[in-house]
Amino acid sequence: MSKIMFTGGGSAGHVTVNLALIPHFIQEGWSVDYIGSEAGIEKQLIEPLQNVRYHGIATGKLRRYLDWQNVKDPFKVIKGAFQAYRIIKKQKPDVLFSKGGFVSVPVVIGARLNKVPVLIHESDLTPGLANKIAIPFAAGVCTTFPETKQHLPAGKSHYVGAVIRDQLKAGDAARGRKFAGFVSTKPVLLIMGGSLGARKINQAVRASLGKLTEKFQIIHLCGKGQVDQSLQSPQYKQFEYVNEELPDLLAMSDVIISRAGSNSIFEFLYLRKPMLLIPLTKEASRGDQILNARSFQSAGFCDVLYEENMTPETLVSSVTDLYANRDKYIDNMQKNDRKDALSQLIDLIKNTAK
Ligand SMILES: CC(=O)N[C@H]1[C@@H](OP(=O)(O)OP(=O)(O)OC[C@H]2O[C@@H](n3ccc(=O)[nH]c3=O)[C@H](O)[C@@H]2O)O[C@H](CO)[C@@H](O)[C@@H]1O
Repeated sequence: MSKIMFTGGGSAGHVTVNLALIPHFIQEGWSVDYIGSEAGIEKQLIEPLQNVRYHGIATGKLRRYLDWQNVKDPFKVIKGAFQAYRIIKKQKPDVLFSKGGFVSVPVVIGARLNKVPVLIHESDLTPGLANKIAIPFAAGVCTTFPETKQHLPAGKSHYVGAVIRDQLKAGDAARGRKFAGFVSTKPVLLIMGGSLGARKINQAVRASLGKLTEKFQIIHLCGKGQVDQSLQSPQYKQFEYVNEELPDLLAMSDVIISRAGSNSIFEFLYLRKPMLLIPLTKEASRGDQILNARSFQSAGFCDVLYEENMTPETLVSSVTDLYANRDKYIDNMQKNDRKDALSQLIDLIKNTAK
């Protein structure tokens, strides 16, 4: 029996591609293992899956800011590397597929030391820190954006496009409205601050709630611990994170306000949803979301509001314009082919397996 191991985590953006791939490998009779952290979102999303063995390891975070955890983390990373090495040695997979995120670094190195071939996936336009460290140990890197090639070693990059989970293609607007208790006569605005939520966006949305709910019924995916019960109303429904309901909620949405994480924006593109993107700033990240957003803006798929320009007023005026011009964005998105990245990616993984 062929064996595949997956890794990736820290935020859902480093897990959802794996979620799209796993059912296909199970269906084809592969044995599936996953190495993630002991308490991260990947554990929550992967451990309940049938026919997947989840292995939790110690992890540290590669932070860009000063934090006392930075002193403790190198020890956790070393512990995690030993754990990953031992799990891989025992399970002997034919291939490791890594979606990145800090948990993946010791797993990729552990695979290489055990002579297991590694294929990496990079969702963003430029490689993240974890993938940058991992790339020398990998046989190949699959990319979502064609532009990523110029940031990768020659001969290692494979442009496959965005991977969209099958469930997202099967959303039903009427089911979404029933779940949210919304009417079909007023437009729906969905707000997603990435998989972890975005405090700044949450604040601006809540400060302009009166204006926004005059025009829209709102679904706000606001992140763990960030629901404000005092504001919950028939026009404003908040959720920390939604899983199986997301396809229906997206299907009923007319326009979207979102961070510019790669997986999310390609999902909205696939579903032809006009989007106002508020990328994570350069201060809070390496600036990858700014590049993602600019690439989408130049293709005419979105409007961009930079966080430094975001006020309750600019938020309302930008989303009002977005809604008024929605047909223009939908037209541009219609011209974009829905490339079948999933089957190409599955073939690449099989070819990488020894
Ligand atoms: C803060 C941070 O480090 N963000 C990064 C992280 O974002 P983040 O984890 O937010 O990643 P993405 O926006 O790429 O993907 C989020 C995924 O979570 C799903 N989802 C989200 C909310 C919800 O309620 N339910 C749900 O299923 C979305 O459909 C999507 O598939 O990884 C992305 C991909 O490498 C990067 O571009 C981001 O810069």
